[in-house]
Amino acid sequence: MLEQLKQEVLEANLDLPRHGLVTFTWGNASGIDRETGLVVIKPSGIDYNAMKAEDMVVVDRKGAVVEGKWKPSSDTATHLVLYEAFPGIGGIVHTHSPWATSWAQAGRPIPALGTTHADYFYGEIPCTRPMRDAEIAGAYEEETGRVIVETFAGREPDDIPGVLVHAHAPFVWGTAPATAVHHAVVLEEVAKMAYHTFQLRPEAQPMAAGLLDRHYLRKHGAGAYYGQTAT
Ligand SMILES: O=C(CO)[C@@H](O)[C@H](O)COP(=O)(O)O
Repeated sequence: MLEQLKQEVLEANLDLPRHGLVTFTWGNASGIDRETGLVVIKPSGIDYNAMKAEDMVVVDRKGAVVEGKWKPSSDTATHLVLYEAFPGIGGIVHTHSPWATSWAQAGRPIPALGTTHADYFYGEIPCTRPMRDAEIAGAYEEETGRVIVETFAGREPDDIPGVLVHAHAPFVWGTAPATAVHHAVVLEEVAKMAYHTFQLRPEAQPMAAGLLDRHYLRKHGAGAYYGQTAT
């Protein structure tokens, strides 16, 4: 199980540069084994091109390394807070993808402007509030996780699988590492489309609730028009 998860997390990490979501060693991906609570995460600062499954780092829910020769990602504490708070997720990706990161740096949530957004995110993609001085000076990565969880009070993380961390970049999740990568790619596309939408029409409004429902619920609810596979 853990060896399979290491391979899945390796593939998710290698997909980050493949999809143009990170440059150099920026960003990271992780996955959790919900039976043991162990988390597999990217090693900190290691070149993606040189990464192998055996380079992945295994940590327990407190962040202690239980397996691996490298230090875990510097964002490990953020991943752990999210796994603890969001029981439905199995994988997390943190990127510095330029369009989504621009919205995060601007401190602006991305409204649901169209069906591409609605197929994956059931409403606005939120942006966290600015971190407080004490949070920045303290356990910054852990506090980042706490501020994300605070942002999701009254929101369902399974229906909005991502967040823009103010003055930082996105954290995106899913039921598995590969799903988290898929959502991160969609987030970057949606961020780019939203920017251009507001360029074309600064007064653009969020899509009608009925259309948002139709698209999100059709994909995630009964009668989903996705998920068919040619035989
Ligand atoms: O957000 C940041 C730095 O701003 C980090 O995500 C780095 O981009 C990657 O750090 P490691 O995962 O390699 O420790």
